[in-house]
Amino acid sequence: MEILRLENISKRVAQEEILKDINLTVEKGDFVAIVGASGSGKSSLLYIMGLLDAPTHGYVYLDGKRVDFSDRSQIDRIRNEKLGFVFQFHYILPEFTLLENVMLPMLKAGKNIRYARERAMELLSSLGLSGKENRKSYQVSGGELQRTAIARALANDPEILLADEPTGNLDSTNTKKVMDIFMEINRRGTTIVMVTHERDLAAMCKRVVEMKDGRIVQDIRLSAV
Ligand SMILES: Nc1ncnc2c1ncn2[C@@H]1O[C@H](COP(=O)(O)OP(=O)(O)OP(=O)(O)O)[C@@H](O)[C@H]1O
Repeated sequence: MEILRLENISKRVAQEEILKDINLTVEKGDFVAIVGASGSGKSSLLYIMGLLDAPTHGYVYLDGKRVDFSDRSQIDRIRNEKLGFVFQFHYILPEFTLLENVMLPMLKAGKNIRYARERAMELLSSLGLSGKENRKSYQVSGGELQRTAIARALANDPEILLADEPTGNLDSTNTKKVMDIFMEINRRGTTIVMVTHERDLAAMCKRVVEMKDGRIVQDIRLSAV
């Protein structure tokens, strides 16, 4: 079943067409890797999928409904309710504890503080961070921070998790941990789209979409949704 669809998407930045007539349908439950050379448009495409940027032409459909990029409040609502993001750099706020960082998106979505605290504790525990909830970012490792960022991305139980080089800053042990977590999240039903330049990580996904010069040049399914 379709969850996200890009129709004739192009993106022009400063006279340059960085995405060219992209058509892509992501199925519910899929785990898609977006690969390609540096500058091929992977991040730009992910940002449009995550409604962080608007296309110059074309349409994005989420759950079959066309997204109206001119409606900021609709965009914010969809992003907060349906989408979760993990970036190469964790963006964990240094003035808050790990627990508070994970609680924030829930409070923003109007959840009460008690619920938010309990769910944040559970998420952090499921990602192996029990006992570190009250630490701040400078008191934990890079791998722990990235797992905190994953907990935060999952806080509002997103339908789709979008990740841009989520292991780009991690050593091989932490990269494996993050991939194991992603595969488990995907097994439980969350759709994942992940930009990576590492072929061995792409090979662990269900589908590999390759970009070149702003176009999709290959789309290979490795295993069923
Ligand atoms: N805001 C912008 N202004 C000008 N050019 C941009 C902007 N954003 C992206 N580009 C250009 O668009 C192209 C695609 O960039 P993008 O970041 O999507 O590539 P990428 O495949 O994710 O690369 P990398 O693997 O290096 O992160 C590049 O040539 C980049 O320089």
